[in-house]
Amino acid sequence: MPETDTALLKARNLHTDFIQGVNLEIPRQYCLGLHGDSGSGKTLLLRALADLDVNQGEVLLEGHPREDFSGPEWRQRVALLPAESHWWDDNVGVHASSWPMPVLTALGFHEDVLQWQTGRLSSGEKQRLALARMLANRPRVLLLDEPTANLDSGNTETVERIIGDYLDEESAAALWVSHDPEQLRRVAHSQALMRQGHFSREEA
Ligand SMILES: Nc1ncnc2c1ncn2[C@@H]1O[C@H](COP(=O)(O)OP(=O)(O)OP(=O)(O)O)[C@@H](O)[C@H]1O
Repeated sequence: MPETDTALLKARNLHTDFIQGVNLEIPRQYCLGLHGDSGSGKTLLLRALADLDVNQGEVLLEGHPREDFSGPEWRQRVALLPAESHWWDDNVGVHASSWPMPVLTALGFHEDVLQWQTGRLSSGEKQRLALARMLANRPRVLLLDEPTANLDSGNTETVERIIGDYLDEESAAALWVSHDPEQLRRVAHSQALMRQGHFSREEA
């Protein structure tokens, strides 16, 4: 993809102990798929972009360097959906100040889910609720680490649709990690590969 100033997210020579000099850009309304063997560094790349691990290099959001943002501000805009979501309170509802009810409904929940105890959540319920919680913050960039790994095919289809609609409606961007080539063909505009910490774009 040609370099443009319209990229929503841009990284230059992003590196960590494991990740090797990653250059990438993702435009608005665009999903970049990311695949690669287990242990190749996909999660570590997402964590570096979210500034959750020690890393070096330049990362810009809509032309603004991440140093212009506090850590929480950056992660609200460049949001990571981890493979295993973290729930720090017994009550589901307290994990967001304003849950997007249409998203919860589309994901198959009724309003009473906000009164549920987190201890009762199945892995698939956690994964869907973590998506709703992330979208509640209206992020500009979604860093998605196997967002449907725990879901049946019906819920997988729903999640793919919700994320696609979100990218279109909010002019947002996504980096979507998946081990399922069929899924990446469905959701991603183009793909990239991680191999032993090295990132490379593939032809669209
Ligand atoms: N906190 C850590 N400390 C040391 N090594 C780590 C840490 N986190 C990850 N690693 C190692 O870095 C490498 C890349 O891990 P990463 O989780 O990014 O892989 P991945 O591509 O996401 O794999 P998978 O597809 O299995 O989720 C692995 O060898 C892993 O063991």
